[in-house]
Amino acid sequence: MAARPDLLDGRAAALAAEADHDPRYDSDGFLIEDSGADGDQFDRQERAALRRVAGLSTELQDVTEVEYRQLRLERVVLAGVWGDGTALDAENSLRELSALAETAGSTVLAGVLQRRQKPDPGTWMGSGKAQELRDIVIAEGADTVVADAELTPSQRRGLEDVVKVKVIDRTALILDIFAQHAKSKEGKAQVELAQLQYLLPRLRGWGESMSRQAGGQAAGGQGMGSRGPGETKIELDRRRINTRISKLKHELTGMKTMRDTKRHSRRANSVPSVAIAGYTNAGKSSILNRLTGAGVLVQNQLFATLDPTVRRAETADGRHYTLADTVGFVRELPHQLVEAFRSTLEEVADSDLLLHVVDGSHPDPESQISAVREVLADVGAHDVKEVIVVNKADVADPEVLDRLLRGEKHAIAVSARTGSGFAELLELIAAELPRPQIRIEVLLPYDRGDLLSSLHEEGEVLDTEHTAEGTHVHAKVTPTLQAELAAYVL
Ligand SMILES: Nc1nc2c(ncn2[C@@H]2O[C@H](COP(=O)(O)OP(=O)(O)OP(=O)(O)O)[C@@H](O)[C@H]2O)c(=O)[nH]1
Ligand SMILES: [Mg+2]
Repeated sequence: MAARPDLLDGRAAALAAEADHDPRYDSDGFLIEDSGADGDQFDRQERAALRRVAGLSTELQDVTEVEYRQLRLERVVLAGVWGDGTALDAENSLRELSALAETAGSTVLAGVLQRRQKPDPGTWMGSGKAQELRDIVIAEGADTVVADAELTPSQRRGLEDVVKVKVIDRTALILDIFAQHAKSKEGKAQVELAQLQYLLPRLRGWGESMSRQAGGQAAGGQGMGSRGPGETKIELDRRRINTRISKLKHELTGMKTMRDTKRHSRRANSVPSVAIAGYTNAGKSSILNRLTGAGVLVQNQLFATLDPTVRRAETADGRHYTLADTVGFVRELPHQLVEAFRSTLEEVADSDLLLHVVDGSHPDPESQISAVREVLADVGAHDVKEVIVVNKADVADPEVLDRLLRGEKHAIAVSARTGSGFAELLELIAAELPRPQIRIEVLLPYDRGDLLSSLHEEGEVLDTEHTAEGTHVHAKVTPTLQAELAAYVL
């Protein structure tokens, strides 16, 4: 999971040490952690330069620009609230939030956890703890608090009022990373749709919060509940956002149709398909690259891949298939994103074999597996044959590897870095791919070399013999191929 496993492991140790010794770790489980921040300046600038500017109207740009500026994180303090589960789960979650924040380009200064049964409806953290958080924000010189949850609009405002810096939640952070990483037209449209859907119910709250920050002037001078100019503007923005949402949905439907057509033609040609899915940073792109030499972007960052990449590959015995890299998953993937990426994720549901990649060196790989399965079930991919590919075997704890391999029915350990396990993985893919079933015998004239190559690519050639009239072939084929060859069947 971690953007920088070394650094984060150090942090984990620091967290654990503080839990034991530091007086700042109080009975409420409130824990203060120093991260030794080191955001990569250059990379951040680069990413900021890639930032998408939404093609919206002037009025609307005001709103979204403000919203985006709000997300231009610099120095952040992370905050988590946990009720059930263990302290370790809560810490792992905060460490993941830290990796997410760094991926978004910010410098993490500290992380705090509060244990309470239920989040406070008004301020999310209890108000006393929110005050303590305020002190940490001041001491660290932070400009943003990132909450490890999806906050209601009023919780966000409530907390903002206490800590007096901007507060953003996990969902907004993930949306922001997606916005930074989307490259294709479709990916960008999907992310923008998700962002607008996230923004829409928060518009009113945002307006109010702005008025308050402007010293109440914008809202001042008028009776309570009167529809001031702010309200009118919000209505206007809301309408524009809705229009934009419809437009994006329409465009996305068009793009989906195109992709469906391509996919259907691949299906009609009966080229078997393998999908690589899994938690973000598990090494999906690295595995695709090692399997096919595809040269897909590999980064020690969360959500490096957003656009599905499809590559052709071939089994040792010459059968062709496609391999698709997909967007990574994360715990509690914002539902707006699942919706927006549904059509992309459905490709997984439609494949013949799913390589579910998991990072064997992660502290809690099992929880990553279940988070991924939740999303897969949600997009209808639960009945695709799944093989768990435990990656990063080179750095994983052998005991954890053992546990994973024993716990899963179909599992294999590999390392995309060293290549260990890949011979086995290739065999496994070859064994699991559906094979053509129809046995035929054809005599192909010598000018139909094209059909002979189709036979080799899409069917399984059992035996060939060159005769005076042409090539005599015994093969197993798919129904489509059988139809194409009908004229030459003996
Ligand atoms: N040690 C080790 N590191 C690996 C291995 N495979 C991948 N990595 C590293 O893990 C990080 C993530 O790899 P990616 O292939 O980008 O992972 P991904 O699953 O495609 O990630 P997203 O597209 O961001 O969801 C990179 O820094 C890789 O170099 C491995 O077998 N061993
Ligand atoms: Mg990737």
